[in-house]
Amino acid sequence: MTDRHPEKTASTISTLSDLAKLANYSLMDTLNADPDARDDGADHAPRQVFTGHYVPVSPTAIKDPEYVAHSKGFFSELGFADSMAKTTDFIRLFSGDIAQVPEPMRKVGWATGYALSIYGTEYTQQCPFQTGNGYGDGRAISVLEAVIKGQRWEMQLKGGGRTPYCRGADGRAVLRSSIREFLAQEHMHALGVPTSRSLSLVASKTEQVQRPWYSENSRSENPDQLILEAVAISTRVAPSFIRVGQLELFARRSRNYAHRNAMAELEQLVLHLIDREYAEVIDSQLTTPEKVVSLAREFRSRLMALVANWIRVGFCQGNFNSDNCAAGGFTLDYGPFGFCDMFNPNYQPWTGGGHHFSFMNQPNAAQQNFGMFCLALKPLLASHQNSLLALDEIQREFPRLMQTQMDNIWAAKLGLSTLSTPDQKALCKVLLSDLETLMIQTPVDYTIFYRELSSLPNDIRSLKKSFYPNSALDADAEALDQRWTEWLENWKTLLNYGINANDSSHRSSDEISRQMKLVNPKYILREWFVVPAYQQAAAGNYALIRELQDVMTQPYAEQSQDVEDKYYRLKPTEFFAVGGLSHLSCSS
Ligand SMILES: Nc1ncnc2c1ncn2[C@@H]1O[C@H](COP(=O)(O)OP(=O)(O)OP(=O)(O)O)[C@@H](O)[C@H]1O
Ligand SMILES: [Mg+2]
Repeated sequence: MTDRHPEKTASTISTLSDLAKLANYSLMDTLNADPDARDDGADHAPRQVFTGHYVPVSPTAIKDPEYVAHSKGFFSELGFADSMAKTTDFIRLFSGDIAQVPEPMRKVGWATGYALSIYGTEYTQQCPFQTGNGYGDGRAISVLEAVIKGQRWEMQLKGGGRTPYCRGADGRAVLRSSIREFLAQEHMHALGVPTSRSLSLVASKTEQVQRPWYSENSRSENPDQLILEAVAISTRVAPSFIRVGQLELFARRSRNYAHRNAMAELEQLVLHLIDREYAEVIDSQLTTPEKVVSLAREFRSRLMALVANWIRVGFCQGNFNSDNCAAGGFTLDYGPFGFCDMFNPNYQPWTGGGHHFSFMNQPNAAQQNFGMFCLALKPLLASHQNSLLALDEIQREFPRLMQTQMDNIWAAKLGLSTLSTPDQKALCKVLLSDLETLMIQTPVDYTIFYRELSSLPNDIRSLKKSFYPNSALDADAEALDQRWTEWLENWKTLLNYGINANDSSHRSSDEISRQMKLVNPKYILREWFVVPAYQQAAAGNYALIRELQDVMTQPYAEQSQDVEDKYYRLKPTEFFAVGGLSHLSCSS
């Protein structure tokens, strides 16, 4: 008999005590604490951490916390009662006060160290001690690991106060950047892109910090003033927060014989990563070298799928360093990110990010991070020649497999996934290359173009909704229209091959359109939608945050006419090149 009221029978977590009962601290219980750490968790001054996988540290609560938002969808997935989000206990914990949490929750959190590589080059200069020992979670503090509905989740406060890795900074995040990250994580999940998730967002009514930022309508590349902004804590959740940079830290120590335990700590961390992120796909009976090789293969698949999906939805991470690359293969750190409005392969919202982390170069950036990941695994295979060779082969194959992933993503975006013969695939490549040229020359809005195409238009009229005004081309407007019309005809021809390709998978036009609309979102979190939301929030009005939560958690749905009028739009001309709207310098 089917249960007509599953929500009533599923056990609901309604109080912090219910949640506390699910606490299960695998990282603290199986990895090593820094032996130099303070016993009371009040470890807030920058210092070097030489050994151990984590530093026990308590968050510093923000003053006069006020509930801003929580993720209803994620609450429901976790079986959390919606009402819990506004309870005093919940807000207290997720605004950084863990002194009164119910047992068996612990009254201390943890921060982890990690190394940094930028596009395949190792750095230690960013560490205040120039050694790498003072770099890691400077303002992110995990407060809980819990097994919920059979899945392990780690909950981490971003902006939770200073840790030994704070490098002299304040350990805080401002409301503006916290709103961006809070909205973006749930949007990405709804887009079907693996990501850390948003649990809650709490702001301080009285505590502020100073940040460089842009004056209104500033066209300057970098912020032109210092402003005071309210601090906030957003809580993000993931199976783990282990980063590629974290493995690198232990591998570098092992390579440099930094201490007696370095190799053992690397191995412990890698096995812990497998438990946390890959237990379902890597057989626990394998030997360690076999596990390491499988790990590389599995991470490679996830990473390739991740960046292919980023490009599918128009997302640019902006700062895809190894320390912002989650070893579980999901999106992490929504600081300098942006969704591209006008298509530009070199789109880069972060002024410090450079071409190497720009939109269409993300597969190469991923390859560089994957190279650092493999390098970090190598010390564990030093006396296993065959495993080393297998690892090299896995690394060598990255560019070819990544290209295949990208070909598949483009084919899906164009509704051409069923093309099978080499000739048809070659035609698809030509079509794509012509499209890219046209998209740049016109120029077009990336999201609106693919969404309009998904309705299989008969002529280019509806596609023109995605065209940005371009006075330079006015004289050639007719010629450009003609090229678009030819392109559309060529595309239709290929689409018909696809339709007729295989009788057993015969797809009607409606079916193709439906599938394309599940690949090409209608709504994306454009920066100029978020700006008024955080501006209003700074004045205590959170209504726009809720509206964006609603709209952006159903990005493939048509939604109402009102929503369409407001959110399915070209970026207004006056917003181009404006600091904070079109580009950001720092995100914190
Ligand atoms: N206000 C701050 N106080 C202390 N540390 C900070 C602060 N801002 C950034 N950091 C630290 O500087 C490093 C680089 O910053 P980045 O912008 O990548 O981090 P983030 O956005 O805080 O990080 P995450 O990767 O945890 O989402 C990180 O180790 C981060 O913890
Ligand atoms: Mg970061």
